Amino acid sequence: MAAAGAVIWTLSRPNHFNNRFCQLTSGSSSVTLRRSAVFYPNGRRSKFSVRAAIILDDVATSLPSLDLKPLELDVVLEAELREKGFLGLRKTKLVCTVGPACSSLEELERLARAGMNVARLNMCHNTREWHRDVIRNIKKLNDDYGFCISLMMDTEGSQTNMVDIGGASSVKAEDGSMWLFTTKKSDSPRAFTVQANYEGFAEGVAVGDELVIDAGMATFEVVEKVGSDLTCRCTDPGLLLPRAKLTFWRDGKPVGRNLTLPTLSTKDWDDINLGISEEVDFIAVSLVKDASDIKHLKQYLLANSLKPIRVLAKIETLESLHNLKDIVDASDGIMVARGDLGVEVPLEQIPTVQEEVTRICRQLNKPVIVASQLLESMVEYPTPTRAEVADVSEVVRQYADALMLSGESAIGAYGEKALSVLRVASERMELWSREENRQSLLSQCQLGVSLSNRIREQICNSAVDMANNLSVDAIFVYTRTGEMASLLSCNRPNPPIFAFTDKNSTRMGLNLHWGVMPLGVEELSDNMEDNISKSFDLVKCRGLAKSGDVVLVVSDVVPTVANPSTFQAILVRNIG
Ligand SMILES: Nc1ncnc2c1ncn2[C@@H]1O[C@H](COP(=O)(O)OP(=O)(O)OP(=O)(O)O)[C@@H](O)[C@H]1O
Ligand SMILES: CC(=O)C(=O)O
Ligand SMILES: [K+]
Ligand SMILES: [Mg+2]
Repeated sequence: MAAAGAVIWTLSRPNHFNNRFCQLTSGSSSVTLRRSAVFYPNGRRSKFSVRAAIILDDVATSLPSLDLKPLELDVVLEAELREKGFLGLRKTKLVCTVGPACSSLEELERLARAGMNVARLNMCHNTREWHRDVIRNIKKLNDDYGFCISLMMDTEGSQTNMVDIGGASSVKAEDGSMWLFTTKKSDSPRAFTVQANYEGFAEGVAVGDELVIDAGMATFEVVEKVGSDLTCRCTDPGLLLPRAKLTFWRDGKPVGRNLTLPTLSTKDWDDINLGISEEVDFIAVSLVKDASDIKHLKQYLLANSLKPIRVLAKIETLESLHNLKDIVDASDGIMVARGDLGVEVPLEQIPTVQEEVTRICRQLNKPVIVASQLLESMVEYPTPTRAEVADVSEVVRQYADALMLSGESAIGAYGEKALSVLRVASERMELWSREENRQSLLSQCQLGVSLSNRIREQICNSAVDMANNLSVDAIFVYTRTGEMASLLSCNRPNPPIFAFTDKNSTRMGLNLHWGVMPLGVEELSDNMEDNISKSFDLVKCRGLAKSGDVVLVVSDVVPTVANPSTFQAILVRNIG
């Protein structure tokens, strides 16, 4: 029993409900609450935490309508909102690679609380069962605690790398030393021998070519070729690490190879089937060459997955740079995978490629993740270098949608700390950008071709101008596909975008978009006023808005004969 104000509400869980539901009753009134989606005071939801929340938040007296359906809002976001207010919310999204250092339920929970928005599974490592367990752990955390962590599967792809260096974890290659690179397996460790993963790794390679390990960790010259065995002399000493990448160069250019390898291997398709059955939210395709790679997978998913899964293209090959616009156009988002990119293009070109890809993605309204070595030193050390913080801040200044941790979270000892560095650095740079009014320099989206698409785009462009000029506290948008929310995000507005949706796949997909705070509601109405009053009631009764907060509301609900009261519009309302 919980008392709040003059009204007494009784909490119960009727027998005919499963344990995800409970009921509040007062006299003849009753309201049903879905436990996984409703109130929490401090972490884990339970019958008792629901009761505590009712007392603490004085929710019962303010429950405005008894048919109110629950609101699914990330608990971490909710806590941040209470602490910092609408304008204090971080806009740049954070992706963490899950590896042995963070795969347990407890470790994943710590990352969730530290602000992880998306968990990445790199299928280059571990077994399918291992990945399946991680996926289920994350879904369990979402269910039990109310986090909103999306899942991204990252394919292995076909690439030439080392699989064995005589059983060691790393080996030093000395200047002038002679090494054998072979595909032949050996049962016993062999000195000065490196096993490559791919039968055709030496195809097209000639004596005199340069063999570069991991973008310059060490360099060799090919001195003899017998079948697919290469004898090489070390010309630039360095470290050989497990799974290091092998590339061959001639006259300062990469030797045209790998072309016979499919972007998605048989193993990748098996992994993708796991992603479908375990219902991941994104599949990131490694080593994409052209748009057909993406179109093929999208068709496959359309035919084989009940749930919409978004496809991201990883930009990390030379060829993908030649087909950049088509690839961005075909995909649902992009990752600038600077690790492999640095193997294929000279390192000094990476900053301009990153800037260009980020710009094109915003122009074409696709979310973009900047990945790899953002805080590399934190794999080993508890603080980042100044240069790393400057790099992270530059990505945020470029208005990328998301930042990604790789080894820092997967194998590092300071994953949670690294995540907090990303968080703090993002917030700082976002604040500076707002104060400098930098978003006014961005060009607006002009993608629409049909009249209805152009109208939606114009509504979003104008809405963001208005929201910034009027200094509203938040933008509310009601969206089934997420399209309107992404069009708003594309303009990088000052206030956060609260995207109310009744589609879970839309909610999880919007998680990657800059400044979008996705909220799940039971059902969106075709009637705009209904959506407005319900969403205002929901945020008020959760204590998330204070009176005087001003919200700009955007709708793309098109009026129909059946529903003449619906409209396309921008409204500004006082929430209190
Ligand atoms: N699931 C995992 N199990 C073991 N190690 C992992 C796992 N995920 C990542 N790692 C380790 O983290 C480090 C960096 O992460 P990752 O493998 O994702 O590199 P990457 O270059 O970003 O990925 P990609 O292979 O897609 O180019 C690697 O050294 C790898 O050993
Ligand atoms: C992330 C990734 O695949 C890379 O940087 O190569
Ligand atoms: K990968
Ligand atoms: Mg890569």
